[in-house]
Amino acid sequence: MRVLVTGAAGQIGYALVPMIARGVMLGADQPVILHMLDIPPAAEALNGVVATTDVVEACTGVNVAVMVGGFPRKEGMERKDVMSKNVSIYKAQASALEAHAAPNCKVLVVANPANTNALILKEFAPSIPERNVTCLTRLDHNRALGQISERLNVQVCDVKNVIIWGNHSSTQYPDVNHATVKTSSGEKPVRELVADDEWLNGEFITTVQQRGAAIIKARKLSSALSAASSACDHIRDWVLGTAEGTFVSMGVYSDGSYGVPAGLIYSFPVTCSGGEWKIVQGLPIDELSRKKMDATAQELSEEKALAYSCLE
Ligand SMILES: NC(=O)C1=CN([C@@H]2O[C@H](COP(=O)(O)OP(=O)(O)OC[C@H]3O[C@@H](n4cnc5c(N)ncnc54)[C@H](O)[C@@H]3O)[C@@H](O)[C@H]2O)C=CC1
Ligand SMILES: O=C([O-])CC(=O)C(=O)O
Repeated sequence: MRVLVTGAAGQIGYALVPMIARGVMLGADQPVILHMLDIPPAAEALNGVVATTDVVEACTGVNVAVMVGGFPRKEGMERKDVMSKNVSIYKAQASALEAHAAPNCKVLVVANPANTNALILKEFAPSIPERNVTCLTRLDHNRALGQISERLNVQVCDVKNVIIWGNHSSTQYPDVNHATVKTSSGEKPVRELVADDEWLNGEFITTVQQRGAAIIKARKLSSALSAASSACDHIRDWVLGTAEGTFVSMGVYSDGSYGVPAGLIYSFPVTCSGGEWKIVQGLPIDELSRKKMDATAQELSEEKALAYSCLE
């Protein structure tokens, strides 16, 4: 399989490329050909990892495109503050992917604002099926699993089915209402084991929402290794399938499920099989969740309008 990584000379790219090469993304038995794109000003770093600065060469024949290229936010910024720089890149690269990628190429947008960049890519590449354009919220999902595992002092692999709803931003809604933990006496609901709704409805949510900002504050750079690792998780589950009874969070094109306006790239709980994702249906939604799901949808509608105004 041919895998495109844009922004390959950057922080995330530097961590991501060797993970893909050693099979973390597509499995140990899957041969991969890496297409690594960056821009001419990254010339020095290019000597380290990057194969090309030609977008057409980079996109030609790729089966998987991991779009990391763009500008990261700095301390004190919201992710949408990098909007004007990044959406124009996604408009331009949409055309290159549409014209040159392999049919059925799977696209994962990582660069922020991730949902809105993905939406712009989708809208300017009309012949790429909408189900093939996704954005990364798996990092938030993994952060939520991590918070629960620390709180309960259990292994992170024993916690499952948290959900990130909505935008990869501080309005995202990390939801534990359907999450469980594997224990010696079977699977137990996270709410029952934590037994502290005040923490689950308060500090837990804000910690996950603000984790990206906390890392920037501490490191003066945004998360890179965890972002690369989550990008591998996202593509691996999409291509190779999710485990029975497990769902994961992916930013996908809304079909109106759960009352989320169609036409936004919104993070939903999904299962994957045969290379296709499917939104988990029928989960009961309580009043608090409804409000938080609507607030993050509202932000995405506003971002969409802002993105179009940046492209005028
Ligand atoms: N969705 C998520 O969970 C996360 C998203 N991010 C976002 O990922 C993006 C990349 O982050 P880092 O690797 O830390 O940034 P970075 O600045 O270290 O690397 C970005 C790379 O993209 C390159 N680039 C810029 N314009 C390009 C273009 N038109 N085509 C190809 N390459 C281009 C730059 O030269 C640079 O090498 C940022 O937007 C950041 O905010 C970061 C962490 C998590
Ligand atoms: O917060 C940022 O700007 C980088 C990012 O998306 C994350 O770490 O979740």
